[in-house]
Amino acid sequence: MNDQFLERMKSILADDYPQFLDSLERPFYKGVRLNPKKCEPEALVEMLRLTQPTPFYRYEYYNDSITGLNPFHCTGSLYLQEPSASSVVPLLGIQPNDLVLDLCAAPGSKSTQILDFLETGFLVSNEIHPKRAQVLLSNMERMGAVNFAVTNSDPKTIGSWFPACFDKVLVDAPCSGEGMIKKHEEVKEDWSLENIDHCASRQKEILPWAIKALKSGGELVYSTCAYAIEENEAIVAWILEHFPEMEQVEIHAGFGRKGVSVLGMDPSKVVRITPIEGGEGQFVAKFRKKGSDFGEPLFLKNQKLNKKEAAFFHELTRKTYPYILKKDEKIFGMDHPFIDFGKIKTLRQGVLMGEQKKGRIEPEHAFFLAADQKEGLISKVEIDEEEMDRFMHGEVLMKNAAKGYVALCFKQTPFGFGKSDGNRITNKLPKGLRFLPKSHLSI
Ligand SMILES: C[S@@+](CC[C@H](N)C(=O)[O-])C[C@H]1O[C@@H](n2cnc3c(N)ncnc32)[C@H](O)[C@@H]1O
Repeated sequence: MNDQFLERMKSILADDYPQFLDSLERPFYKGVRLNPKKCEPEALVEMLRLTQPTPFYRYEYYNDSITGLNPFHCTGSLYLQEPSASSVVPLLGIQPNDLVLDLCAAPGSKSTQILDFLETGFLVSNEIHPKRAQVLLSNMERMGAVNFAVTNSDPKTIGSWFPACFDKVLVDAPCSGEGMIKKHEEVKEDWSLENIDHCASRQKEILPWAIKALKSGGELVYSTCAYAIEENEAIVAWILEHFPEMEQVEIHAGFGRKGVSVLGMDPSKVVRITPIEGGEGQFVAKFRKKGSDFGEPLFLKNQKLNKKEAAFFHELTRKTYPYILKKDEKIFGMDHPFIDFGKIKTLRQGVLMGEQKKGRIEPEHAFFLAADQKEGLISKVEIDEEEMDRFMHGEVLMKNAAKGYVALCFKQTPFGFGKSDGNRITNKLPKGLRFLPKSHLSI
């Protein structure tokens, strides 16, 4: 471990430093966060034999054995993450009808958790890197997102297009990642003061646009997984100095430790988590915007399904989306009005329900992933773990089912669909989501 890094940790942690040193020898914390919109958390806790809740979020448990191949992962009933990552979103105080912006969102651990808090509200989940934005979209769809958009843009473009529009903004900033030093070898190797300064400068480039996008009375949470004061408390002081409309807000966390004293900010209003507190490194600060800066997004004109489309989807589910958008032969649905994103690159807005193909409609994977069993999916087939494994590997299932498109469910939760001819179900899982062949895994 870099000596300079250790020296700095000693000065941050003082008497607790020996405990931190010990923690560097212990394995990286791993956790699993349950999705209350896709499962009954208590039942799943029992089925997965989860015994150790984390202190950070009511639906999160320590676990180091569940992998992305787990059937409940495929149904979107859970998300695998480092436990302290789940501490940030609950501190945003999201209300069910809020308009929320997650400005640096990929791969989506926080965006997918924001969905737990939203009902009629809407989440704009933005990621600057195109490939990471695709991963973000895939995670959002797996977790059943409905009222959301995934954009692939930079903070300036987002902030300029949506001035004072959001009730809540999250900046989970790109950082030196010191908190992940046990997991990622490159964090250890690339550690330098220059990199920390570079990250702090980038954080100062991002934050003004997050503040611009926030409406008065709205709240902004700033988080990093760094320990460096330059990326944490010093950034808080910088915000307060340069943006007089922003004030620090008390954080009622019940975990972690207070911050380090830096002139111009209140260290009791930030939270630090270290491995001593049961998770890897995390820093959280919260702000409120004063003044009377209020904007509103522009909305797109609502469209309607035509008779044929309405009849097609009525065969699949009794749930209807009140807001419809049709674009490039694709049909999208939401429970929230569609927002006008102008020229912002938007990978997805709402649920991709289906696509017109040569005069017929083909339903889409995301439509079934977003469908809630309780909302009346009609043709569904319950399959077991072994069948699911075969399906996830792209196989056809030999199984009796009603003819036509069928939702495939594991423990009653849809995870995909196929087309049945009565005793054979063709596989409609998008190729990019299929598991690698088993032969490949064993190499
Ligand atoms: C800490 S990660 C976000 C993790 C994510 N919030 C989650 O919980 O899964 C920071 C993200 O910021 C993105 N990023 C990098 N440079 C950026 C910039 N200049 N502006 C905005 N985002 C940036 C990175 O690609 C990365 O996905």
